[in-house]
Amino acid sequence: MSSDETTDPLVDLHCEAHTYPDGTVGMHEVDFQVYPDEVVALVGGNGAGKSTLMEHLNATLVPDDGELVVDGTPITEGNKAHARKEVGFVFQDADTQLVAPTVLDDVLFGLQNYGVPADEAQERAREALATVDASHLDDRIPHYLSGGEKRLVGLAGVLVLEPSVIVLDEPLAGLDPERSRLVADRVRTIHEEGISVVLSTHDIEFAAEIADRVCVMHDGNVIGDGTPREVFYDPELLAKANLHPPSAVRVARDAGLDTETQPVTEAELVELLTGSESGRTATSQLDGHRTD
Ligand SMILES: Nc1ncnc2c1ncn2[C@@H]1O[C@H](COP(=O)(O)OP(=O)(O)OP(=O)(O)O)[C@@H](O)[C@H]1O
Repeated sequence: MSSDETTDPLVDLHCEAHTYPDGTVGMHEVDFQVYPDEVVALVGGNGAGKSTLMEHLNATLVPDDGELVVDGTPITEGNKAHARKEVGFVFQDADTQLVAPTVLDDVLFGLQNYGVPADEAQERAREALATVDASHLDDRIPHYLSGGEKRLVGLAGVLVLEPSVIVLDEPLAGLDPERSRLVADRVRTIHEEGISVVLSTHDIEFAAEIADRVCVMHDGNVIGDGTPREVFYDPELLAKANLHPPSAVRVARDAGLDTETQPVTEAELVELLTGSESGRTATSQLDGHRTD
């Protein structure tokens, strides 16, 4: 992660407010940056403003008053295409994204728009489908795919355009465990390839595992922003947003583990309990707790 103050953000959003046509304020007083090489998880209850914020990152929505800067370029009505190219958006409802007669055509669509030669476009589209384990869907009609399949194809359609940032709205919603693992693994490889990721999720365990940085939203506002450790070991912040900490945090706290390590994932908890001298101390503390 490189979200230090000295690195220029890839995306810099300042939004005084966003008001929907019916007068609902979707978010207000939000300053949000995406830095190179980071995975940011947005968490918060229903209606907290996560989708509203994410849809501002590629200028799908624009602030009533504020500014979006992408890769140093202020985005205006005339250059939204720059935001769309640099920031790829995978919608939760993939039907809004899939428009072509077949899956392969859909993934090709963006490349053709950017004038990529046909042969190269075919190769890149097939490669993108393969990376999300969706090659077998290439001649299917997008509309008739299952929800999870649509999500994977939507992800391929964004990946193929090689954006600097990928935004995923609830990437695991509706996926079976195997597909969830596939998407989670793909998010990790996207990150390893140097693309930053912003995702929203109600799955706190997933946020703890995947994110370098967690932003907590409540009532249209970002009320907390830090490493998973900083956020998930802040009970007041979580209570304010009606969120529960990951199970590793609950176990560590309930077991009274006297540790600086502060595990946030199951793997970290297991490592703490089994892997080191302090882990062995912690294990005996946990055993003591269990027999109490
Ligand atoms: N198109 C719209 N028109 C009017 N109000 C909207 C619209 N979209 C969202 N809102 C409102 O804006 C607020 C923020 O909604 P948003 O969808 O951003 O929340 P969210 O955190 O993504 O929620 P969820 O977790 O339920 O998907 C809510 O009060 C919601 O009702």
